[in-house]
Amino acid sequence: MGDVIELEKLTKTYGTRRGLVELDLAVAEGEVFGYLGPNGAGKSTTIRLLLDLIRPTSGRARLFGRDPREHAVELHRRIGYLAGDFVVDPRQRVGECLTFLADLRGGVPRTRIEELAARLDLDLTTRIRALSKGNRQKVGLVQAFMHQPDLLILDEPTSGLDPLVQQTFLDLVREATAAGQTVFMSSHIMTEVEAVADRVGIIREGRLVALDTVARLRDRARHRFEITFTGPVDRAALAALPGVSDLVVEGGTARFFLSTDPNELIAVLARHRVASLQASEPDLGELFFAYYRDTEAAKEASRA
Ligand SMILES: Nc1ncnc2c1ncn2[C@@H]1O[C@H](COP(=O)(O)OP(=O)(O)OP(=O)(O)O)[C@@H](O)[C@H]1O
Repeated sequence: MGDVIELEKLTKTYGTRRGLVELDLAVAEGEVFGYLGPNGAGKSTTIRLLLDLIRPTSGRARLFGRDPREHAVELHRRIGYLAGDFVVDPRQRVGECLTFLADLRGGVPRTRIEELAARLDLDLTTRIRALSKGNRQKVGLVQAFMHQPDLLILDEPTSGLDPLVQQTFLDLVREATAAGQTVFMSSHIMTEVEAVADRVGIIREGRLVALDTVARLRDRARHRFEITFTGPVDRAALAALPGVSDLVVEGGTARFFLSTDPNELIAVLARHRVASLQASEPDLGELFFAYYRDTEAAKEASRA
């Protein structure tokens, strides 16, 4: 299988402001690629460059081996795109709007639109202007998925959706990949990306700072624990555990990070009575931190 997206030193500056700096990236056919980064990192800039909505300052992008500028019409037929700021005519009814967009793409069976709308709990008879932000986002999702494009490019697809609808969205992504479609989705929420993505790229200040499988990135991250004991905290035993850092004990509660598997922690806990235990998944900030810590440590080691 070839690469559907190939980016080489793709760079965009807005006047003197950096948008994207020398991005090298390849996304394979059938892959779900999660593109993560905080606000202003350069996610939308990358996506707009892919679609030829803006032009690169230097470097190049290829979609299906083709230049997005020269082959825009042909490429756009093969792409389902959800913009971060999806806007449609507010006077139209949802059904009219979707049929109009479907016709632009050479037609989509009415049953496909109805099925997607039903799954997302979207009323086709409502006028766009009367929709909440979340329901507008659903219109954006239906129009991106409805023609079963080879490549889905989704900019913050779950923004404004409630958790139930987010799950439906993830199902749609899984079905798309089962059908051989490729998905490139941006997000600033790690959990939704890790649920479906094969690989994740993390972008910060216009630069790709991490690129790996979800499993390997998560292994690098530290998990945060908060454990309340019914008796006194065995601080020494916790501090001696491999992978424990930033241990803070307050009353009967211990808070710390763990960067290894929890087996030895569980062995310590088994010797005490635990009133409550919370283990949180590493958030994006944690992941950045873990990544930088490792790369800095690797650089130090290679210097030594
Ligand atoms: N049209 C523009 N003119 C000037 N600067 C811009 C323009 N568009 C984006 N930028 C700048 O480029 C940088 C990257 O912005 P971009 O919108 O790509 O980030 P993002 O990762 O999509 O963030 P968000 O999650 O907030 O949408 C930011 O510093 C932003 O201010």
